[in-house]
Amino acid sequence: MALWNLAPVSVLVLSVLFSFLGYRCLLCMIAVWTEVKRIVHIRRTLPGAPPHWLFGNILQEPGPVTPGFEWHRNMPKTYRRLCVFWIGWKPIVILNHPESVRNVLNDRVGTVKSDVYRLFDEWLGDGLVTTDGKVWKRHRKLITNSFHFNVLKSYIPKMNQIADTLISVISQRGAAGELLELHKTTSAFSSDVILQCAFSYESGCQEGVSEYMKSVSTLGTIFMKRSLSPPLLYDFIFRRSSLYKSWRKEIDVLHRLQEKLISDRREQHRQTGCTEFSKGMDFLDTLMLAKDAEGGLTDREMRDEVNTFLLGGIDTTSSALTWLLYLLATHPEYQTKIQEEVDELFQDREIREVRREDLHRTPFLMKCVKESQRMYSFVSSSRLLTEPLVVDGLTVPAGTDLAIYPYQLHHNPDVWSDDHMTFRPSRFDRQNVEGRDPFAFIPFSAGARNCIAQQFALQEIQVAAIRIYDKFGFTLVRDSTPVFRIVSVPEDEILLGINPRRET
Ligand code: HEM
Repeated sequence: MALWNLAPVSVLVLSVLFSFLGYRCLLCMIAVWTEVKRIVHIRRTLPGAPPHWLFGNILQEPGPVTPGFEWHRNMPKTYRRLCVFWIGWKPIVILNHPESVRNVLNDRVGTVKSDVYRLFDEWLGDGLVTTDGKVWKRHRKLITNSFHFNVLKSYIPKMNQIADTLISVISQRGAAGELLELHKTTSAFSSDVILQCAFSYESGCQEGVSEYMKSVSTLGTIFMKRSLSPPLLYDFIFRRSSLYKSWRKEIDVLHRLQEKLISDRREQHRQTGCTEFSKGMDFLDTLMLAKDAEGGLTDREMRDEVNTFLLGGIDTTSSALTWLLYLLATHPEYQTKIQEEVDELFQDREIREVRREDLHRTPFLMKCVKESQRMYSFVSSSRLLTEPLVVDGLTVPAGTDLAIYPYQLHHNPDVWSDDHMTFRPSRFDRQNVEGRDPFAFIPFSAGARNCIAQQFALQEIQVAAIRIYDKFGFTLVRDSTPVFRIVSVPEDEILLGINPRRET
């Protein structure tokens, strides 16, 4: 039928439809043009290894294995400030220098969290690590109190109690003439600490297998497999894969358990009329007590934060402890120095437990903790630029993904000199720290989105190390090299010989 034979209403509807489609089409063309311009600009102006036309640089990166560490370490040598890594046609700009990361972490340039964090959506929901904008700001404000000095102090008895079990596990192995499976031991310790401090859950991870931790560990493994397989990054493919069934099952197990814990605790607070913080409370209590003008966190929001706490708090601290103990076993002179520091701390004490004030009295241990974090910490940060970033005269356009690897910054020879692979705690002597760029050492990231639990983690590491070196020394029997699983872990188990120092 000819157009002029249509009723005027139909003509009107059709012309609105066509102008709408035309408008959408125009928007689409503008978006494509802007994207092409951005990609061409990056390809032409920013440094990086020449990419394959289809795969980009993916095939050049050795992956989450030991040579991958060398690849990351070498990057700042070739590209001093930044470089582009192409995943297919998608550019990721990696920032290699403290001066390059400063404006990003200080929020002087607009960023949001990049799409990578979306992979955690089903598990962590609106937890701190994954959210942005107003929701993040509100949650961060509400949760900050959970890491207040007084709250952290109240975790020390729990940490000492869990360290008692750690000491007895090591002692039993030593007495039986067995070697210490280093990473397995630190992982079980960190899991017990988090589950106790998060919601007073008696997990008994150090004494056997915990169902709870099995779920967290399965989810971690699936996450790694997914992040290393580009097709699985697409939800519609992942949801049809065999991995998805276990992913969903384990998430449901965790969520059900936590929902029950949260509703029981709400009931307990209601019955006891609990309205303020008191000694012995855990993370869940502090979340429930946190209030603002909108009330407080809902049960769902609390569940998301508890999950974030579990994900963020286990592998990170166990990795830090593992590499600390490993480096000290391979540097006996520093191990002895720490033992002397601990002996002095505990002299005249009948109960050899760590008190809050002790944490400031082991300065050499703290230097070793920092130096081991410098050498091995791997938790990276990813951001999406919402405005252009200028680094050393080079412009990274808005809409580009950025990656910040502390591991690269911590091995940048411009800052740490050519002996950056040497474990040298004196790098953290006062005179060496003064004048060093504050963004040169960022195991916990920096700025507004730094690790909210930094002091909690350091306290946990210190309590464990002080208690351990009071009773034991170690020697390396079987070595291993690092691989990355979100954090850096030994590829094969590191085995240590146990040398008891006094009765346990
Ligand atoms: C040695 C141990 C730890 C290291 C090296 C570490 C490192 C980091 C890093 C680098 C970030 C920033 C991530 C990003 O930009 O995406 C971060 C954020 C975070 N970490 Fe940790 N972390 C440690 C321990 C912990 C622990 C024990 C917890 C919980 C108990 C925790 C909870 C969090 C949370 C909730 C965030 C998100 C903060 C926000 O965005 O506001 N971390 N951590």
